Formats: sequence, structure tokens, C-alpha cells
Amino acid sequence: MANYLPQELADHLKDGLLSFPATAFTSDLTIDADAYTDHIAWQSSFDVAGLFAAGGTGEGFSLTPAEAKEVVSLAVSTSRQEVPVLASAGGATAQAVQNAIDAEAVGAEGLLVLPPYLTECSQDGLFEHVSAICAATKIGVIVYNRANAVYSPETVERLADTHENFIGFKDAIGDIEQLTKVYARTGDRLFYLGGLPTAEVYALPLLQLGMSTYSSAMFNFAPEFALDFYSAVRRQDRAAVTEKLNSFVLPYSKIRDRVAGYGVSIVKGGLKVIGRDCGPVRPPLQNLTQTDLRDLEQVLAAAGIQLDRTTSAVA
Ligand SMILES: O=C([O-])C(=O)C[C@H](O)[C@@H](O)C(=O)[O-]
Repeated sequence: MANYLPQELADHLKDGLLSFPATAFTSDLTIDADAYTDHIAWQSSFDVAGLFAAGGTGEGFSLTPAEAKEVVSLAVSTSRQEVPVLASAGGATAQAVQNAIDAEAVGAEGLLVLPPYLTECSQDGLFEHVSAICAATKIGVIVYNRANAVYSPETVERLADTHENFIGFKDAIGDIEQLTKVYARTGDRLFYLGGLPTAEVYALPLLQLGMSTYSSAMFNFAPEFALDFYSAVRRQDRAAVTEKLNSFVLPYSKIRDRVAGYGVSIVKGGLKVIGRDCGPVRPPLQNLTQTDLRDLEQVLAAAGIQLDRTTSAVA
């Protein structure tokens, strides 16, 4: 049974940083439950508002429904009591509905709806897809505005009017006009989170568009840095944000941009560099090359994120 009513969950999540933990795999690409639970215990030991298990950075798109259920269940049983775990719902409507049912059954407090695979989507089609998921569960539901699932302000409002457990809007499109219009229509009825790749890059300007929080992929391997960054954003301390962008976030993003899909792979690279290896990524993603790993190690060291390390974790 969920501990948070949907609106309570939204109130809790909107004023804290959100973690999207990597899913640990063994070298043969099966789920590594020990490494994953270690990672969840470590992630939830920080002052983070919520853990989104099997999300984008958690390679939810590469998990079978049974694996997604297992991963969410491991996260729920391991996360510190005060840190709610959310799951994701993806693929075909029937599969996303099953993800929702499974997530609620294993104790997740909320759900992130990933874009449906492959096909183009009309607004009525998106409304029906999300409605089926909202109707299948009592826990809070957040939509992910990304790829083929671009929700018009009217659809967002319609979902908010129809489903009490529809609580949030996550964005990875970055269309200022769309975001302004969504917020103008639904305002405080929802909470808003940034979800563009390396969300820190956009965090300060998006705060003005109502996005009081974001999914921090780098929180996986640099939690203190990510929390300091979030605090600077919420204080609207532009000088501190700019200093952190220059010292770490932008050099890091340059490595991320070398290969498509590195937005997730670089997180596993970062975990390897800091000595908390969560294993390889699954195809279609590619692991960082040794050169990229070494460059990442240097960027982390130059930013002072690796102050204790004296020997390289990269072979
Ligand atoms: O589903 C996810 O993992 C994401 O939202 C993507 C990342 O967390 C993104 O916001 C980032 O790279 O910081």
C-alpha cells in the first residue's frame, strides 16, 4: 500500500532533487541484484526527494515487464523509508497498464509514463493511453513529454481534469512556448520537472517556467555535487550555477555528446570511475570507450569530485 496520496506525493517531490538510479547489470547483462540494492541504499542515503526506478537512466526501455517489476521491488525494499520509489510505465498501452499494476503491487508510490514505442501519436491517442494507465492504479502518475509523446496544453489539462491521480509533467523537449502554455493552463494543479539530457544544463532557466525540480542523472555518481547544484538553482544563485556549469557540467556534457545514447552510458561510466561499478549498459546503448572513461575521470578530478581517489579506477 502506498504511503502517499497522489497529491501528497506531488507536494513531496516538487521541492527536492529527483534521482533516476542506473539499473545494475552483470557482465552477461542480467540484473545484478546485489550491485543494484547497494546502489539504491547509497542513493537514498542522501537528501533526495524520490527515486525513479527503471526510468530512462535506469534503462527501463531495455527491461522486460517482469524485470521492471523486479527492479522496482528491489528499489522499494532497499530505499530509505523517507525516500519514495516511483516506477515507469512504457510500451504498448496493455504493457504500460501491467507496469502500473505491478508497480503498485510491489509498493511503488508513483509512476512515470514513458513515450509509447515507434508510432506517431495523436492527442486523443495520448489521452487514451495515459487514461488507461491512470485508471489502472491509485498511485500518482506523471507523463514524460518526450520523443513521440508531446502533450498539448489542452491534453495536459484534460488529463488533469479527468484523473485525480495525474500529478505531474516531465519535459525533455524544451519548447519554451509549450511549457509556458502548459503551466498557464494547469498551474499548481500539477508539479513540473525538467528531464532534458543532463537536466542541470537547463535547470535555472526552466525554474522560471514552473519547473521546480528535475531528474538528475549525474546524481548517480556525484550526489553531493548534484545536491549543491540544485540548491544553487533554487536560491537562484546564478554565479554559483555558472561556476558549477563551467567546472563540471559542461565539460561532462561534451563527453556525453560523443556518441548517441551516451546520456545513459556516461552515468554507468561515472559509477565505474568512482568505484561503484553497476556494470555495462544493454544494447542498443554502447559502453564508454576507455578513452572516454579516462577523460571522464579527468573531468571529475578537475572538478574536485574525486578528491579521495589516489589510483585510477579505469584500466
Ligand atoms: O528518465 C530519465 O532517466 C531522465 O529523465 C533522463 C535524465 O535523468 C536527464 O534528466 C539527465 O540526463 O539529467
